[in-house]
Amino acid sequence: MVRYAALKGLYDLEKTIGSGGFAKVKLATHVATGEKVAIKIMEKTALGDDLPRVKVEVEALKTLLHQHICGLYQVIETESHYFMVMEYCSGGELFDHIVEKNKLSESDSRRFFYQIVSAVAYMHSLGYAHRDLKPENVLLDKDENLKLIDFGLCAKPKMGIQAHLYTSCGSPTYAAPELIMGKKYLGSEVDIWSMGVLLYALLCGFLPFDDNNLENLYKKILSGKYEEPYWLSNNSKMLIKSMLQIDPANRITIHELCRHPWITGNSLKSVSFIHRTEFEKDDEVLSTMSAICGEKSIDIWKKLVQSDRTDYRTATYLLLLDRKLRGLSLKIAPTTRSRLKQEMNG
Ligand SMILES: Cn1cc(Br)cc1C(=O)Nc1[nH]nc2c1CN(C(=O)N[C@H](CN1CCCC1)c1ccccc1)C21CC1
Repeated sequence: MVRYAALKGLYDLEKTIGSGGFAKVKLATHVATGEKVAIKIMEKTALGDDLPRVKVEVEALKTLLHQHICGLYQVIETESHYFMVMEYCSGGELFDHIVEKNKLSESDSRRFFYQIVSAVAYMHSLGYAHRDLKPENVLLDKDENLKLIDFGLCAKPKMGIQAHLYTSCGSPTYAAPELIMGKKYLGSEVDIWSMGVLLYALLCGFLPFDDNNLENLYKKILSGKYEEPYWLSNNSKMLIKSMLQIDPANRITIHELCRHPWITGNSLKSVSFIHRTEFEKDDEVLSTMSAICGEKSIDIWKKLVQSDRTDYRTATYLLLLDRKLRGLSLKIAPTTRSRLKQEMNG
């Protein structure tokens, strides 16, 4: 087991749960609270010119606080590595869940898709586009609730979500026609297309456009033609059709999606999300922390609000808050008191 000095006493690393190009993700335990976390470990030399993606992802995750966006607790940077300490989703990838079930019923698909729409509508309302929405980037937590991950390609155009983007990115299979054509595009519109592909995958158990040969894949996407299996209801077909429109101007908007009867289940209540970008202050959690590090609760809160929200204090506060919201006791391992004190008063 490789020891990372930067994590010593703060996080106990366990098994590797994912490894991609320039990073790997390991399961770990936040020592002070005993809570499980997932740590994305990136070697700076391996990152190369992908280095800016780490900053993009960290800045986005510091702002985006939503129950269906995988939360960032802490960022640790050493001269050789970045460590992103994030929410652990023990249900694995939505992709594997669909494969396992072959396909999902319309009601199961609706439950999952509602959560994706809520997260994406929230992101768009804050000017962020994900640009890489795909089943591999949607994880399940232990209650089978969805969590969006991989914001390394997300965009927050300076001129707002309605500003055009040009970078061609993401995976072709889920990419909108205008994006693979290298045209200028709107992040909001390409996210709608990718969500259409996601909804299709949920309901059908396979992808609308798929081909091992990239040229053929492009042709299929640009044709906008896909199979409609017999089991799809007319409402499902119409919703998918409204999202997989080749011309982005004809595509349903996120606002229309939030009140679409297929999603709201004919209730007039449109998809909801809370515009949260600040932590909620919890006095019980603050007093638990103050008992450890001897600081007054109000001073801990002041430091939290003024911090860049990626330090151990923030991680401990958020993980204690998670525990409280799950009805667990707010205990802190006594062995870590001095380490916690050192980290928090540092
Ligand atoms: C697959 N799996 C099975 C179980 Br059980 C738990 C998991 C799991 O991955 N859980 C989990 N919780 N929190 C995370 C993860 C994975 N994970 C990830 O960020 N996973 C992504 C997965 N991407 C999908 C397409 C390309 C890479 C990743 C990024 C870089 C390197 C490796 C993996 C986080 C940290 C946010």
